[in-house]
Amino acid sequence: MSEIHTGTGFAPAHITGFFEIHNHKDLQYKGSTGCGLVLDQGVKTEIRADDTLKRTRVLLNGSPVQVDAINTAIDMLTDLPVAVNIRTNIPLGCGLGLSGAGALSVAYALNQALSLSYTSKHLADIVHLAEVNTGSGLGDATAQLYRGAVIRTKPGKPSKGEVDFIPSEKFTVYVVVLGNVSTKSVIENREMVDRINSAGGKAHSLILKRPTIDNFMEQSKNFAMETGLLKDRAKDLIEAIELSGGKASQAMIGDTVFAITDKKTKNEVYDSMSEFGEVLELDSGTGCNTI
Ligand SMILES: Nc1ncnc2c1ncn2[C@@H]1O[C@H](COP(=O)(O)OP(=O)(O)O)[C@@H](O)[C@H]1O
Ligand SMILES: CC(C)(COP(=O)(O)O)[C@@H](O)C(=O)O
Repeated sequence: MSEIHTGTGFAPAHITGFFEIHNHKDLQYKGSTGCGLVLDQGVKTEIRADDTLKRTRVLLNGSPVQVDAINTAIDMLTDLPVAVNIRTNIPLGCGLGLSGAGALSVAYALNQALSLSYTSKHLADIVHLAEVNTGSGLGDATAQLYRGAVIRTKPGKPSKGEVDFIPSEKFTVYVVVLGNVSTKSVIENREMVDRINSAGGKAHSLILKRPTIDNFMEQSKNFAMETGLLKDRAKDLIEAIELSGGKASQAMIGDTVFAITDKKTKNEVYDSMSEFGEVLELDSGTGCNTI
């Protein structure tokens, strides 16, 4: 008789502000260094592993999707076909780390469903390998083990890499999505990799000299401009936010703008953003040293 295994998992969204690519022929050492914001919001996932299913299928908010990192992570964890049901209000393919969050939430759910007895870091190691292998991410799974402003100081899968944090209180992150960008198409483009690494290396050393959220926003914006990843409409939106008193940059790698603001200019920043699209109000996540 077949046995049905069910489980649930959650993983947070992650907005990379800037990063540097570290290639390595051994994929466990391949990855990125850089800095990003891990949010309170993310994806909630239910899974059913069941050998009566014909094949693994993944639904995102009720619609079928093909996310290679998710299927690869499943194959690394089980031979059983899996029915995956992901719910989120955060879009896929827009620089908010959804492929990593999707795969990580599935890994947590499978760990529960099949009593695999793995730690979170081990599951994130598997997701990192799946992401690096499929080209949809280089560092999201590492960051997504934590909350708040995470600096990835050493590349590689989570158990090989190292992280540090920008000390900060929890704050609101405003996001407008303008369009999709395929991460794979950018990180497999040689010319882009050179520009990313030159701008990313500079931003990384500057954030370690002054690890503040304001400096993170400044270094992220410099990175977006220097790499040439910033499109015209995103640039216009960032300018509009700055004119309203906020700070903004581009979520990597997506055609998406994220912003922070203080209480005084909140309404003006929100209004200027809503002229460009729906504004998502998200939370920076409580880091290890926040209240
Ligand atoms: N509708 C869709 N929009 C964007 N990506 C999609 C979609 N359906 C499937 N995918 C897959 O999801 C993955 C998205 O990865 P990526 O571009 O890194 O996005 P994110 O920034 O959300 O992590 C890719 O493997 C892509 O092929
Ligand atoms: C920036 C990126 C390489 C991709 O991020 P996303 O487009 O959100 O999948 C990320 O994985 C990182 O290493 O920081």
